[in-house]
Amino acid sequence: MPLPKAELHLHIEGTLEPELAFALAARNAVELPFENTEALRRAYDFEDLQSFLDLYYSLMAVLRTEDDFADLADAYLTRAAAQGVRHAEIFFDPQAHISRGVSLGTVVDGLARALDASEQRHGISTRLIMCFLRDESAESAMETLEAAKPYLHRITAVGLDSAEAGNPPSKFREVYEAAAALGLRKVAHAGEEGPASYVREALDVLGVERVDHGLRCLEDAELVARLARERIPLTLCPLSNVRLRVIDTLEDHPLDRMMDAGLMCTVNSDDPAYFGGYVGDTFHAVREALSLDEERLRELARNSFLASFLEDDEERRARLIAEVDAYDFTVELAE
Ligand SMILES: Nc1ncnc2[nH]cnc12
Ligand SMILES: [Zn+2]
Repeated sequence: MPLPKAELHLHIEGTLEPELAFALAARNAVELPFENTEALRRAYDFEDLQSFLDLYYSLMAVLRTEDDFADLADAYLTRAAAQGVRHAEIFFDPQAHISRGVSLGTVVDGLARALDASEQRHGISTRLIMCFLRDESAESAMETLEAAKPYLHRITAVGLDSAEAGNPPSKFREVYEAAAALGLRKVAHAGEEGPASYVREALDVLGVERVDHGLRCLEDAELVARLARERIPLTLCPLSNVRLRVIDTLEDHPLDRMMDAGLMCTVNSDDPAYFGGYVGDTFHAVREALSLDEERLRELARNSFLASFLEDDEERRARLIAEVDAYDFTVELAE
C-alpha cells in the first residue's frame, strides 16, 4: 500500500495521456498532427515552459464533450488512487476551452461527474480550482469569473497559470478581489519561471493562501524567511521542473534544502502525462535522487493534507494525517 498523500498541483488537462488523446480524437473526428502515440511521445522534449504550453493547448482540441472531460478526470483518479492519492485539488483552464467553443458548463459538468463519484469509486475526495490564463487579459479573466457564477458550488478556489514571465500577479488584482468576494479561496503559480518578486506579489497583492511552485523564492532570503515563518505552503513539482529545464537534474532540485530552511513543501505532479510520472512516481524519484529519509517523506505527505482545503472535513484530514503517522515504510519497500 503506497504512502497516503494529497495532490494539490495537478492540471487535469495535463493528465491527457497519448492513448486517451488518440481515442478522443477518433471519437470526435479531430485530426491530430501526429501519426501515432509514439510520435506524440517523441514531441515531449521541451525547451522551456512555453514549448510545453504550445503542445498542451494544441492537444486540448480532442476535448469536446462532457463525456470527454468525465473520462479524462476518471482516468486521472484511477491512476492517482493506485499511487496513494486520497485527496486531490484539481486545476482546470476554462479559457482554453471556451476559446475553442466548448462551454464552461460542458467542462464543469463533465469533470463534476467524475469527481462526484470519486470518493465512492476511488477513495479520493476532491476539490476544483479554476485557473485564469495569465497571458490573457485581466478582462478575459473577469469575464470567466462572471461565467462561472452558476457553477460556484462546484469550485473551491481560483488559480493563475500559463506563461509566467512578463505576466505578474498584480495584473489580476481586481479579479482576485472579485473572486474572494464570491467566497472563493486563492492560489497562484508564481516563481516557476518568474522572479521571486512574483511570489511576493501573489502573497501581498492577490492574497493567496498557497503558492504553486514558488521555487524562485530561493533568490530572496527575506522572502524565504517569511514563507517559513507564515507557514505558506508551496506546491512543488520536481519532475516538471526538470522537464521544463527550470532545474538541470533531479539531483540538483532544492527540495531538501527548502525543507531544511523550514519551508512548508509539498510534492506534486503538475502535468503527469507530459512530465514522466504521477505523484507516487514523483515521491519515489525525489526519494532516490535526494536520498530523503522516511521522516522527510512523512513530512511531505503530512504537509499535503495540512495545506489542502479540507477545512470543511477536518475529521477526514485528521484521519488521513493519522494514517501517514502510522505508515509502515517496510511494507512499501517490500512491494
Ligand atoms: N507548469 C505549468 N506552469 C504554468 N502553467 C501551466 N499550465 C499547465 N502546466 C503549467
Ligand atoms: Zn502547474
